[in-house]
Amino acid sequence: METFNFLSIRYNKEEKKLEILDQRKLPDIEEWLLVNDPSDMITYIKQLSVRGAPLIGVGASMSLYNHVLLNESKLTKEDITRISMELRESRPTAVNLMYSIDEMMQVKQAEDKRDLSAENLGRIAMSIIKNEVEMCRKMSEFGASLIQHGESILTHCNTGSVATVGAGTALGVIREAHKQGKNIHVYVDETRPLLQGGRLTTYELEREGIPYTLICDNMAATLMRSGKIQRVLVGADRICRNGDFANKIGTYGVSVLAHHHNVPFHAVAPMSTVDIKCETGEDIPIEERSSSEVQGASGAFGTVRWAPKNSKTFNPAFDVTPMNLVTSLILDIGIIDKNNLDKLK
Ligand SMILES: CSC[C@H]1O[C@H](OP(=O)(O)O)[C@H](O)[C@@H]1O
Repeated sequence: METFNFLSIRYNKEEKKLEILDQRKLPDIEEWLLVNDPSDMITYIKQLSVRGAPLIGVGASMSLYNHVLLNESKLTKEDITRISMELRESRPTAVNLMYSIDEMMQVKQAEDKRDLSAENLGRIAMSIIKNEVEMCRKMSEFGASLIQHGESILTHCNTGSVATVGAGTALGVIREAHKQGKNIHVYVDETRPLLQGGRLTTYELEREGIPYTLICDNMAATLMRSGKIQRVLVGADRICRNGDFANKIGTYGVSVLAHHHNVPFHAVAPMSTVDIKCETGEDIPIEERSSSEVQGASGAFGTVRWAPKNSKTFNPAFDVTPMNLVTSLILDIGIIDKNNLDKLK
């Protein structure tokens, strides 16, 4: 295990201290929360203090490792297995969580071959982190190679360093294109109901001076109709064998708009987001969240409600985009389109 300081998660090896940046409070308040044990991490994941498919996997893995490190003499294999399952079930859609916990628990090994010592769990957690950093770098480079000079790019939700332990997925591509001097402009969907775009993507772009315009989600259509958007880059939480994928609610609508206006539409994700057990998007479990998120809004300002307290709401956290509306998937293994989907297997 090593000490590390990423944008929204940090670990002090000497102090054995794991902390996360409370993403609910960004952009105005940068508040670090201590992860005392896996139950803290489960709370942080459920309330989206920790969010973003890759980061959820890393956070869960690190909380499992640090808990075993601090309590090794008191924990049985059954205890560790139970805790790992509680972490694995903390959110249902982003498959990076299940992938990371399965890696930590060495589920591909025979039961008696699994080494659940703190030393081995730390080694696995660090390899997950280093792999995620490297996958972000590769995705960013593959994606930036598609970006033409002067493009305006629409993003949805947040897919940057706040949501990963690297440059990000879709926002990593944008970072790399900006670094290469491609003079891009970003249109940022605020992304109701939790405003990951309006709060977090703007936070990241501001910090790096990447030009952007913040829009409400209902403004993307008219921008596309007027030819103001040349490309759409989104993230993914689970990609199926046939290329269908789940991402933040609203992504499917953006893909329909892009298809209608002949705008290239890409999902950017690491291979840890691919779930070959899912044949099509119909197989992806979609998380339903609370009414309060739709009845108003929350942030560093607290919580405000504008709808009647008893309003009936519909609040799926994700929707599914079919591969026939996708120009290509930008992965760390390369650009995947309808002609080479077999690479996902
Ligand atoms: C690189 S993050 C991928 C993905 O995760 C986000 O969901 P949430 O904010 O609920 O964790 C969003 O769907 C991003 O596109």
